[in-house]
Amino acid sequence: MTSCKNSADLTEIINLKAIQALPKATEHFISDIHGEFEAFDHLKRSCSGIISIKIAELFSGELTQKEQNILCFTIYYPEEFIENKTYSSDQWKVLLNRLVKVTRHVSSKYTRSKVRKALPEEYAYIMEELLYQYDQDSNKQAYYDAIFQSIIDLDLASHFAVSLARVIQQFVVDHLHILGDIYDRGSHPDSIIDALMEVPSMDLQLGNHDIIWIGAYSGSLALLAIALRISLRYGHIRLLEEGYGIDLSRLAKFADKYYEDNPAFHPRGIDKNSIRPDKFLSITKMHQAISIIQFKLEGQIIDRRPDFKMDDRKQLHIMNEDYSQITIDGQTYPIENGCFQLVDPEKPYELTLGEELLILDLANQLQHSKRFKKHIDFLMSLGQLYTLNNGNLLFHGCMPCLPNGDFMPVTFQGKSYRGRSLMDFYDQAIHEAYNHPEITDDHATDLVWYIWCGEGSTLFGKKTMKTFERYFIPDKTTHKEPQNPYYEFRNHEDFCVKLLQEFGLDESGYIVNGHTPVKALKGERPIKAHGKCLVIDGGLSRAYQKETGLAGYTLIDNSNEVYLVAHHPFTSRANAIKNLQEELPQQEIVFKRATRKMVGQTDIGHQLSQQINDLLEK
Ligand SMILES: O=P(O)(O)OC[C@H]1O[C@](O)(COP(=O)(O)O)[C@@H](O)[C@@H]1O
Ligand SMILES: [Mn+2]
Repeated sequence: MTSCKNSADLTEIINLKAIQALPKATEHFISDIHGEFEAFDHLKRSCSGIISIKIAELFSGELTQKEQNILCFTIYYPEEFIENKTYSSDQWKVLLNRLVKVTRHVSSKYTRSKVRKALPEEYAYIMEELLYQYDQDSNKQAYYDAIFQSIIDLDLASHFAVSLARVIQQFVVDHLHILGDIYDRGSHPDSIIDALMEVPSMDLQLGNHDIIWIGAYSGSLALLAIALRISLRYGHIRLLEEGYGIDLSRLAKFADKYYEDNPAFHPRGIDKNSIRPDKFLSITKMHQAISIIQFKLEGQIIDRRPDFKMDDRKQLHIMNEDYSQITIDGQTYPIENGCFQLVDPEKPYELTLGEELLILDLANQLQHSKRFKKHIDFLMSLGQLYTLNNGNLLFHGCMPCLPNGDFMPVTFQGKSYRGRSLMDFYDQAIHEAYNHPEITDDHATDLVWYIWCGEGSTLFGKKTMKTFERYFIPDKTTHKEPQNPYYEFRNHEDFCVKLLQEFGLDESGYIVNGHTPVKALKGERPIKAHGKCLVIDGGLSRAYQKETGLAGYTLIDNSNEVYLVAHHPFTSRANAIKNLQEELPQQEIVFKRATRKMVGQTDIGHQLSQQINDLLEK
């Protein structure tokens, strides 16, 4: 069959087969970033500790721990440690030698062509010499020194060193998986998205908090109100004002006119002394105004969408006359911190004219924010509700189940969906809503809201969301949001295999979820069902670290093993750099492979096989 191939095809076939025989590249999984840009950025730059492991492998015995830490940080933060430094020629030589040594080590898994493409073109020849003409016995040290000397003499040392640091970061992890919830609770989701836009190879599972912002862009006024409410709840108006250029002054003025101070609406996690008292009060008032708008708009959706079956999520019409009590399931509870002055008992779910103008103006502003659109376009171009990758199933939240473990059927407009078809159906609705941002109340746009908080959502995973109760009813028994039975079933191997099979995968794969903070303090384990299900939300979100006792898990899948890394709380980039904070992350092995996994056994390897077959059949 191959007899009459031309030489270009033959070379390509040899090349593709050679790639298949390389070890599989390393994958890095991060979830629930929740606006914590600096903590996320550190995980990304340090590759969850892999760089420090590689440095220890290469330099133990040769460098002290402190020197190793400095080298690590030089690679993580070349902007601080390399750029604009006035090192002596000898110091540059030492640094360049070390960086080349690390680059050689971490690039050995890749083809020359891939390494060449990752570096600025002008260094291609030099890199070939430094990486591939390397001589273990250092007979060539003088030759390398001469190369380094020329780089230094040409004033290129800093640029070359920064390029090496970046290439090391890029090669240590070949592919990044983000498991969702970039937005909310932390202050800088916009910077996270900017950073993700630069990642050469990644996939993204959307989280319920990302859906809020996608829906807000796509015309859902209720989701817009929710996005604003959560921003105000955590006091992060920077994102809206500076990040997306939204003018909140009309909202502030409106809120000032109708609302008072109210402890239930004080921004969370903000030190009162770190913010001007008038700003604090203004946020508290806007927070109330927008929450009431949210409850009204949600009531409207529930009324026009009986198939969502969410009547019990309307509370504005079941309070008593002076809004001091509410009766739920026959039980009456007192209301505290009520702020229902704009709720008309005759038509409780109708916006006042002022509220309507306000929310329409905010929608218009947000939809016309160029940077916001760019971010949502990015999320929509890459984001999915699930990804199948190398035999594994990745999704943020939940596969809704019935108490008997069957996938829960959910019916919309007379059609029922469950399992994979439910996720595909939601995916379509999200795209439809996004393609028509000018439509605010069609079924698809309302579905995006349902995906945020409905019982049958694959992102929410709870029976109901108790936002109203959590603001206004002191009795905490009303705050419970029971989890879907999925969270019990995913502890069992047979269930996980059934779920993998639903997506056409077999029992050799594993499931990765984010979404539910693993409460390590209470003894909860991130590895479930004997390694068939891995939950990596350990709480990058500061607000949740009290509960988890950690600052998040990440997952690494390399050619030899799969392991989780538990991270300690990250204070700030400046602090980490100042203290060269480099605690070796705690690793927990999920499994070790009996034999090293090669590219040929991965999805990319299968695509290469297809290309080889095509060439052979040409
Ligand atoms: O603690 P907060 O920020 O008020 O958020 C609580 C709300 O967030 C949710 O937990 C959903 O967000 P998560 O995806 O982060 O769990 C709701 O179920 C709950 O009502
Ligand atoms: Mn979530």
